[in-house]
Amino acid sequence: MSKRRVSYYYDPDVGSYSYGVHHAMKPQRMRITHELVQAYDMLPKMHVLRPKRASPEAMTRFHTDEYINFLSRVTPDNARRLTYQGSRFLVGDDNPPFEGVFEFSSISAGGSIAAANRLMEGHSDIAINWAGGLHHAKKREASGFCYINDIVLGILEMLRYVPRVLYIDIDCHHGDGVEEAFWATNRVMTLSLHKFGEFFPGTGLLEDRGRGKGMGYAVNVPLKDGITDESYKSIFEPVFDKILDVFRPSAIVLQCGADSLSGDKLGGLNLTMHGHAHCVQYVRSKNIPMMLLGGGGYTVKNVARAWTYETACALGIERDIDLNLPWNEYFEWFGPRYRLEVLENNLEDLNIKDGSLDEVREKCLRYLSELSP
Ligand SMILES: CN1CC(C(=O)N[C@@H](CCCCCC(O)(O)c2ccon2)c2nc(-c3ccccc3F)c[nH]2)C1
Ligand SMILES: [Ca+2]
Ligand SMILES: [Zn+2]
Repeated sequence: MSKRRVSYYYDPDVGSYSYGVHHAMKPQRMRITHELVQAYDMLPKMHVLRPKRASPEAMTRFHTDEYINFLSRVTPDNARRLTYQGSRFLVGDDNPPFEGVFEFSSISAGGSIAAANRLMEGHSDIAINWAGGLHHAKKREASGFCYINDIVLGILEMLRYVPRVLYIDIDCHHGDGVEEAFWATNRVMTLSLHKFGEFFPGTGLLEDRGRGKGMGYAVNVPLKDGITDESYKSIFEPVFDKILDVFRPSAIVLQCGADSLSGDKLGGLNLTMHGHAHCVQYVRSKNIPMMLLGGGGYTVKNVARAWTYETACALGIERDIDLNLPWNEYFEWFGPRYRLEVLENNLEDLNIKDGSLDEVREKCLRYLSELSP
């Protein structure tokens, strides 16, 4: 694995925010990942940077002034009034007005914006922000645990330097906020693989391809429960290769949502740590400036395992690291085997059973062939 210059963005405050004890999203994931990355002695191998928090002005590069003004002022106490009784900005119990929600969002967005600049100014080949990847956030409201769309803000920053950016989303949910933001442009291609059918957010049909000049520049790969490493690879690689052929991106943003791992609390797919990380390895092998972001992931110990291993993949040292976990502050979380692994379960791969995977692959490749390189 040839070497790459890696920058790693982390703010030690990020793990202290809480969505609430009953909520599926645990910001502590970023802190546990950082402890494990540190325990594996990876920090000295990277540029470790604490990102400047994104300002309200920076956020309004994508979001509306009204929404940012709201988010910078909302607290648990004034939320009912400021959201017009829960009808605007924060709808449903997915997006609680938790203490520090604006600071948390500014740390996440600050990391992705800084990562974009670091890559585009040529100081690094790969830039990592595990606090980023919040792909559901919309222009004027929060959605799916996401309040500020750090991904859109990072890509907008990249578009100041390069003509074309490819966005790839391996979170088990559809990357709807990013797709929507770039729906009508051919300067950003969005590729999302996601569980589809009776599943949040319900968008991301194979036939949804974009609008106007953006027609064909949104690629959606709908999946069913139980997809394995082998099945996932058999659609990820050919579709990604075809995209490189016809789109020739100058930079790539890879959202590494870890809820596509087997055993995830919300997921339902069946990727092992190696299957999930293969996407990072495969994209990295193309030697195009790459931003790695976090995202979903609700079996917290496995999120930390996957993002730690993927940090090693970014460095090109995954072959050398000991799969017996080193002592770390959260060691007892990783029992009973205390291993750097996420194993597959015996879920049936419904994508193979009915031949739908082959059909989805063929249609995606045919759609992409219609784009003139
Ligand atoms: C009215 N409809 C019902 C609502 C709904 O089904 N929301 C999804 C939201 C799932 C969000 C997934 C977020 C993500 O993993 O994609 C992510 C998060 C950050 O980056 N990516 C959902 N919420 C939960 C949930 C919410 C609170 C507590 C426990 C839960 F399981 C599960 N699934 C909407
Ligand atoms: Ca996805
Ligand atoms: Zn998700």
